Amino acid sequence: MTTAKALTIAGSDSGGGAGIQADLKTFQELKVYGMSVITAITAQNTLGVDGVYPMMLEAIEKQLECIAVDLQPDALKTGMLFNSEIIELVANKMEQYKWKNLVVDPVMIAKGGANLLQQEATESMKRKLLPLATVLTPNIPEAEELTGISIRNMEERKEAAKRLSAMGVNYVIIKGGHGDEKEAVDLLFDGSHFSSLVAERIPTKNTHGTGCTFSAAITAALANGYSINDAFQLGKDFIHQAIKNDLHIGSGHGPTNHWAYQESKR
Ligand SMILES: Nc1ncnc2c1ncn2[C@@H]1O[C@H](COP(=O)(O)OP(=O)(O)O)[C@@H](O)[C@H]1O
Ligand SMILES: Cc1ncc(COP(=O)(O)O)c(N)n1
Repeated sequence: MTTAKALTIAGSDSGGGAGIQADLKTFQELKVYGMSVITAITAQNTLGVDGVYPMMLEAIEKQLECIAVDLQPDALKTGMLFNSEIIELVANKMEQYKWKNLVVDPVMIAKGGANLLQQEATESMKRKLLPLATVLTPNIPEAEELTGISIRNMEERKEAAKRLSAMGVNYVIIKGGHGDEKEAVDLLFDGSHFSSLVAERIPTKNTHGTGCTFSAAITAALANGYSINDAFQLGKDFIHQAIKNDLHIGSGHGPTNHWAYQESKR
């Protein structure tokens, strides 16, 4: 039996709901061996981010090298990359190691408002990382920032997806958590066709780490050899169960429930 391996390159969330912690929990639930390269340590909980400590470039490079010489990932994702130096290092290493199946979650601002990507790093993300991405999973504000379009309706969401696709991404998924529709609608663009997945919008404030968890489930699915459509469906089902069965942990924006998807199958 071969075991699929997935890598997350992201920031640590001391509160356990987002970042590296959400990614590894998701990989584990989906029976994928999880590995991590930590780009930054954040001191945060459900109330917000209290400190951001980027790692030295050398430490990030060493983590990547250790994985490359011994543990070839079947798929990988990026989350919080924080600055343009880290983005460029990760992109250069991706090219050097010829890693396939890259999911880029362009994490910019935490739900509580803290900056997880420096403003001037958006250009490096567009220029260096997006051309390497198999899947890009922006939320609506991130899609606006990357394209410069303001997104008020589905037509503008489609236009943003086309522009992101033109930056070299194979599949763009614009997530609808921040949309104003009654349902949570996620839009997939494959370079020529649009499709969407729609789920009931759950009334909850416990959505800390939803984007991380969704993109990690897609990464795990790609590591297991799923098609993009099946990976999209799994990501949507996984996050839906995780939000619906939230754990009521902490007094702010609580985390999702990473074991709910597997429990729903029993
Ligand atoms: N209240 C909700 N009910 C159901 N699904 C949601 C809800 N909020 C977010 N989602 C889903 O969670 C995933 C992450 O969405 P989003 O909140 O847009 O991303 P981010 O966490 O990056 O801001 C998407 O699949 C989205 O549709
Ligand atoms: C280390 C880290 N990475 C990412 C997020 C984004 O979280 P969300 O998915 O709630 O926007 C976060 N709050 N912290």
